[in-house]
Amino acid sequence: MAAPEITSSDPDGFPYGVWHERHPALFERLKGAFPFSSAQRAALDALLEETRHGSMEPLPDDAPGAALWNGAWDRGHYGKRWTDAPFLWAESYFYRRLRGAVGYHAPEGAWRGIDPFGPFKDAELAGDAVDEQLASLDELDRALVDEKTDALLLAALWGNRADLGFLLTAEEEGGDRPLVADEREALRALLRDGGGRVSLVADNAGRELIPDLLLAAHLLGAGRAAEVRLHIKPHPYYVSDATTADVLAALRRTAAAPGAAGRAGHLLWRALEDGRLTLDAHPFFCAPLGYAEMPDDLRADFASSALTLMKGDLNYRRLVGDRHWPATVPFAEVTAHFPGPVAALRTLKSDVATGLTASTVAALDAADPEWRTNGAHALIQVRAPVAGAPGGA
Ligand SMILES: O=P(O)(O)OC[C@H]1O[C@](O)(CO)[C@@H](O)[C@@H]1O
Repeated sequence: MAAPEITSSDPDGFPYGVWHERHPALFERLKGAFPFSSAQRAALDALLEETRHGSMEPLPDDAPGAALWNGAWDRGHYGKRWTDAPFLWAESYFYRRLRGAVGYHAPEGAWRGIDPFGPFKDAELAGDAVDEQLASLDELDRALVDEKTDALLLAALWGNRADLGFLLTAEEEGGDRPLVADEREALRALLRDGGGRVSLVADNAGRELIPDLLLAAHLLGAGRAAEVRLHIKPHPYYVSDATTADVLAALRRTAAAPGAAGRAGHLLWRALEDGRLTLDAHPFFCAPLGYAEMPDDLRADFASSALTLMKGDLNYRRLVGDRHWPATVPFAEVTAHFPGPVAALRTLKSDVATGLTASTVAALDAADPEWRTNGAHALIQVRAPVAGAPGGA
């Protein structure tokens, strides 16, 4: 039986802090980053006030996206207090409303399509940390393919710690710890089969996307994937989530780098031109729902991939269901709905945990009471359906 959905109503819980600490901090940063008009600032203030003291108001029926938000994605939460609705639904809707408040979705006007998180993403992409990431690829030039795969999987995994929304109120934890679940061997084995398409469901831009792109270049260059499909967000979302514009900016930055990173950037550039690398920004990537509820066209897309790599915390929550699972519930069980082999690469930044051993949970509880949410821990989990079994080929 499914565990209860996570809401934000517990004042001592992690999600409550997202509404009451992280979002106000975000709005302050937004107002510092843009010379917003009084109307834009008033719309932001009204949204913050609504999330803290009011109830969730629906989009007007003629607003962009209303057909989805008030139709296929509506789960009867309008009219509830924001913190009483499922955390996943409410926070996703919060980002739609935030974009609306600053004019991003206006049918016309000067602010239409301006990414409200652009200044933060630009600053990160321009930073020294990205130079270091790009330069470190030279160290792997002579590594064996499996060693390089391993190193790039870990770089892509720990890159997920660089999440600008999370870092608004949290310190970045230094040092890579042992993974709380490490199914890298199973993942490498799936990649060794090569030949097919790998779907990479990206998460954050900048310091997460750069290692994701280097991984994609390696998979293509080493024949571990015949094609890579990079799934990104159709709109700015959860502060630093990658959009097409972010992919292009990261690709330009990579291609302009010296050494191995520059070569990887050029490989990806050509791969985009000849179709071995494709971009997808399906509307469902900004939906407030789990992947169990994805529409048929996206399901068919994933079903035709040899492997899907799910990056980050939010994709994990959407993959396993944003619920109070016992942390030992099998990962294969909660991802049985997914139409093909799937691997999660995630640093832990929310209450959800699945697929851990009882001894791991006991050790984490004893050593680090905040282990679920502080971003210090990470996992790689894999589900490869057995041919002939439900969900298998
Ligand atoms: O960028 P990620 O790894 O998906 O993390 C998203 C973050 O936002 C949250 O949804 C809370 O806002 C957490 O799940 C997580 O800290």
